[in-house]
Amino acid sequence: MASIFSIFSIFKRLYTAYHPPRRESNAEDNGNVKGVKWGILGAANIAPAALIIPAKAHPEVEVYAVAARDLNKATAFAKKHGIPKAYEGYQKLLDDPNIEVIYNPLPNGLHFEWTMKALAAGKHVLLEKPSSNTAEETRQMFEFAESKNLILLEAFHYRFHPATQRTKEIVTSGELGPIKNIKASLMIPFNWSDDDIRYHYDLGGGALMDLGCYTISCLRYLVGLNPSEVVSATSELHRPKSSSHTAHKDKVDRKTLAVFAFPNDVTGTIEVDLSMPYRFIPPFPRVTAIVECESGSLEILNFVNPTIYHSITVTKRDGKKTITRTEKVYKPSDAGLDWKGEDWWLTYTYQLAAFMDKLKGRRPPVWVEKEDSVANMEWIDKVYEKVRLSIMPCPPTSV
Ligand SMILES: NC(=O)C1=CN([C@@H]2O[C@H](COP(=O)(O)OP(=O)(O)OC[C@H]3O[C@@H](n4cnc5c(N)ncnc54)[C@H](OP(=O)(O)O)[C@@H]3O)[C@@H](O)[C@H]2O)C=CC1
Ligand SMILES: O=C1OC[C@@H](O)[C@H](O)[C@H]1O
Repeated sequence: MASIFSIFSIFKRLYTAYHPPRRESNAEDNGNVKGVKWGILGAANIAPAALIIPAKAHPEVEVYAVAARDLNKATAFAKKHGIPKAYEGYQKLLDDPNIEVIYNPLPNGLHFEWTMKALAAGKHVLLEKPSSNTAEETRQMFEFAESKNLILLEAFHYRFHPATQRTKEIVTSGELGPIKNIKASLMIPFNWSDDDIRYHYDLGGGALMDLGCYTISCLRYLVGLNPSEVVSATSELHRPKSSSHTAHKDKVDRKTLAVFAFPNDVTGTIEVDLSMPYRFIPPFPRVTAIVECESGSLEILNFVNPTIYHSITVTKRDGKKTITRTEKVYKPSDAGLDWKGEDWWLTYTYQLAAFMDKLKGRRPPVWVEKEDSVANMEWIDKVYEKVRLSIMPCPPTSV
């Protein structure tokens, strides 16, 4: 009975997450909320979940325009999602003076070029992860944003969810003692096509870029420090299914395993796989962070998308006794946090709320700082150096 109830509550939560109640409109808007105008670069697959749906519930956000390389694609996307304007070509959208904020979900290899162009056009930017191809590019983007007094945020949405905050709180509270070992896994059995951006070297593909950025971010966040060294790193390369894709053969990693040393004798491991191999039945995705401490351990299941489902299992050793408890934090009040939020809020809903807080001069409860984004790319670079895949290519830096 309990499990039927929990399956029902998962469905209800997910249904509401993707069909959120409309924001309140006010009289002067005539029923149409007129908020800060956002523009989307590319009719990207992730845009509905990461921005368009959360925006429906945010009283200060209007998704106003989308640009695609092809006008028909932009128009169809705009129509499907109720977006008033469609542009052919990204620069036209950046030239629209009505737009204040840009969402950049382009392939990783284009993040730098188009974020720099968006900033040059005076727009704030919500930028998909990983922020660019290299730490150097990331540093340049943030310095440029600072010089223009514009907001730039790398979209590490998982950080904004209260389950992530509760996990961090348990780890830092001291209840389990100092951290000894941490492992973050993000392994998915997806059958991406050979054409997917994730397998294009020139577009900044690879498992470490796509998934490793989350796991490295998670390790650094929970340890609260940057690693001191990449101890070892190995990758399995993507083998295209079709012989017409030889251009991408042996260029990007499908899977990477890396071990880091952190200060204070802490070790950290990441394992990422874009396409876990299987014969007939796909394996269950592995999306966990496990923290082993001196007097116990914590495991968060599904640290990336906790709204869907998650559990935080805490095991405490006390002499010969072992006590285990499981926590679930679907809304801020479950963790005693005095924030806005509902159990159906996606990680992206919290992220958008934080972005708008920053834009409106309020204090967001969580933020991903420049130094954090730069350091994350630094450690991605270092893992690639260790596995001897050259780091991702840099597009031209001039704008
Ligand atoms: N936060 C999250 O949970 C997630 C984040 N992401 C991140 O978002 C970004 C986009 O991912 P996703 O939505 O899956 O990507 P898509 O495959 O949907 O590609 C995004 C857009 O890239 C544009 N594009 C521009 N140049 C090229 C090119 N040469 N080849 C292919 N596409 C091109 C396309 O725009 P056009 O419409 O103009 O053709 C396309 O709409 C990545 O950085 C990824 O890491 C991805 C998934 C989840
Ligand atoms: O959240 C995610 O899950 C699947 C990935 O391939 C994607 O890019 C990532 O952001």
